[in-house]
Amino acid sequence: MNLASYIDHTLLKPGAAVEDIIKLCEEAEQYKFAAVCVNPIYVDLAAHCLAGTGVKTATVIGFPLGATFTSAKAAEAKEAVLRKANELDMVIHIGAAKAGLWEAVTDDIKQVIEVADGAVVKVIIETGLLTDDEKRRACQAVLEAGAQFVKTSTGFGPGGATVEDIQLLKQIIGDKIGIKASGGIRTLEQAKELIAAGAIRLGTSAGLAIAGSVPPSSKKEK
Ligand SMILES: O=C[C@H](O)COP(=O)(O)O
Repeated sequence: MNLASYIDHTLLKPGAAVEDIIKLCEEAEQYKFAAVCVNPIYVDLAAHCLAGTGVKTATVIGFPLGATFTSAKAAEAKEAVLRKANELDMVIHIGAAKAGLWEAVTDDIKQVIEVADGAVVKVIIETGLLTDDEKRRACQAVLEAGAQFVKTSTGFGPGGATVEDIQLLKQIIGDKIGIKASGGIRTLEQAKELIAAGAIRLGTSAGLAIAGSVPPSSKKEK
C-alpha cells in the first residue's frame, strides 16, 4: 500500500504563516502526498509551490462551522477555483441537518458544485455532531447533490475519524463516491484501519508521522 497517496497533508491552523505553507508543500512533494489542504488565503501560494508536482491544492469552504450563507460558500469556492484550487472541502449546513431540513443541506452543496468548474468537491458532514441516522441521511444528500467525496470531520469540532463511522458511511456510499477520513488521525495504525474500513483519502496534520520520517525521494537507491 502506497500510504502517502492517500494523504491530504493538512495545515488549517489560524496562525499558519507563509513559511509554514511553503514547508507543507515541500513535504507533500517529497512524500508524494495526494494533496495539501490549506485555508483559502493560501491557495495561490500552494498552487504556485505545487505547480508541476502532481500534488493537488485543496482548500476549505464555509470552514470550520458551515454556518454561513450558501451564496458566501459559492463565492468562496468560485474564488478558490479562480486561484487554482483543484479540490474544495466544504462544510455542510450542520444546523439544517440537525433540524432534518435535508433539502437545504443538499441545495447548499449543489450551489458549491455549480461553481466548482471541474474541481473535486468533498463534503464535510462533521460526524461528531450527528446521530448515526443523520450521518446516513447526510450521505444521501451528498450523493444527491453530486459531490465526489463525503468527508467525516473538520478537525475543529468534537471527535474525528473513527473506523465505525467509515464503515457506516461505506454502507450508504458503497463505491459511488469516495470517503475521506479526517480529524485526529495521528498514527500509521489508525491510517491503515481507516483505509481498510473504506476510506480512500485521509485528511491529517500528522502526515509526516504517519508516512514515516524519511521521505521516499531522499531514500538512497539500494
Ligand atoms: O482534514 C482536515 C482536518 O483539519 C485534519 O484534522 P487534524 O488537524 O486533526 O489532523
